[in-house]
Amino acid sequence: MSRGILEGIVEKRRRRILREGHSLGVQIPAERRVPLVSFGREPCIICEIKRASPSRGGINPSLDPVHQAGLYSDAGVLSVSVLTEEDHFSGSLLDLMAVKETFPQLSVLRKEFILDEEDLEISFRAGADAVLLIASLLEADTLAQLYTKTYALGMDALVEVHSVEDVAKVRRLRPRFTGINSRDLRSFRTDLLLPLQLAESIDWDTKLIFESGIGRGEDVRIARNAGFSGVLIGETAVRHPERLGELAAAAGAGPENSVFWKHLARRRADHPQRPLVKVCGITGREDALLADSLGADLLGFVFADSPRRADADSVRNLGATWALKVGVVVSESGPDGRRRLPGEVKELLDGGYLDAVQFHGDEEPEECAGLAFPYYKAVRVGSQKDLEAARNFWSPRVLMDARAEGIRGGSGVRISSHLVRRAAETGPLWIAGGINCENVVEIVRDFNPELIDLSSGVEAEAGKKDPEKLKRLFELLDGRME
Ligand SMILES: O=C(O)c1ccccc1NCC(=O)[C@H](O)[C@H](O)COP(=O)(O)O
Repeated sequence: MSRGILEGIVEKRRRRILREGHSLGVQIPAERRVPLVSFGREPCIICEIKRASPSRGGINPSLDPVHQAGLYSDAGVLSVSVLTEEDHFSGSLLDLMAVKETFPQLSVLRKEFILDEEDLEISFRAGADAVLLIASLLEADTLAQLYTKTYALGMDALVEVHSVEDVAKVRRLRPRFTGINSRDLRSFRTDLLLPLQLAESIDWDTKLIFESGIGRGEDVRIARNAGFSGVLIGETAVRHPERLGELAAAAGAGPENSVFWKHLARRRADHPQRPLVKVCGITGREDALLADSLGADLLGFVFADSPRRADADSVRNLGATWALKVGVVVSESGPDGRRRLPGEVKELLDGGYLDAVQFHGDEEPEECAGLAFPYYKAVRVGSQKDLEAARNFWSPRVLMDARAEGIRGGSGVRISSHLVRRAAETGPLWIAGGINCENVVEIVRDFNPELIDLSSGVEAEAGKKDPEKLKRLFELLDGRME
């Protein structure tokens, strides 16, 4: 791509501004109505919202910016970049406003070919918390003037460089945030090593942001190990939301305990008329996707001795689901007395393919306390003593499963009603054990559980769900069937 193309983008933008004004035909509030949130909080992963780009053409022409920002927010992302250029990126200031108004707690970067102070005023009033200033597009004095104005308005500036000439131009500003773009804006070629190399010539105290070309967790780790405080992820974030967990984990952004619990709390508020549903013992993709599409809130994958044992690859290849994914483990004690997660479960958790762990073995409260990943304990209940033991766990919820001799879980056995009633007295009830389409309505009516967990009760055979039973279950719960 020749030098003329970048200038062409800018030229088109200037003409649009002449025609439509700096607001680009969008109704911008006279006063900013959303809070200013500081940009680039660490660990910093900035995910982008863009429908198209000159180098890639259409990426996702029908992308809904608010839905996309919701996916980012759920993955623990704190900063979002919104493309507002229309002619080449199919963006709009409306996208930025919708995202910031729906998620005021996010820090929103306006990604645009900013040219003058009016652009900054509009960005601020529309709700941007930060703007991109591209060094190669601006004369040194203009860049300095815009940098000062950005901070005078209260926003942050991400000053982008791509060459040693750009670095020389911005050095006197000593920007707080310096973005090094691995993509050459004139040829649109990316070179992942260029930011690492250029970072060596940056001799002021700044937060370095690695921009463009990030595809997988490995790339994020390379950038972090090379001293970058953050990464800006564009096309990959839009095309592969299923990788967000992996990318965020590599940036050190997740999975945070609170993300799992926050998500569950949101699901509970989404359908207050029925309990949360965990469909457990899933071994195949078809069963997972059906349960997800029917409205399951949690999908359970058993990584323990069981006829329903899951395999790590199928969990890894499952892709994005609305339901959260839980690895069910019977953990073992290591030589230091600490509990060990099975290696494959640890990897799935670190990669963002699992959202939480269900401890289903003989774990003690002290062994689980303070773990760096989201978990809850399942307690096998056969007596009042078991109920008392359950109270000692610190996880926000404890799952009550039936105690069946010689079987860890998936027994099809129910907890006696008097114990369930006792358990329900002490707080929100998570209940498992022998729940099926024949008894679910009565269980929900009698005990008002917050979560029900089913495995063998919706199976055709051990490890294979029965689609009809699954469908019937959700019809019963939604009150569409007697
Ligand atoms: O389901 C299993 O085979 C299993 C094996 C080892 C540890 C835990 C297991 N399942 C845990 C669950 O969360 C089940 O959903 C729960 O025990 C209820 O099962 P079911 O009585 O079949 O509904």
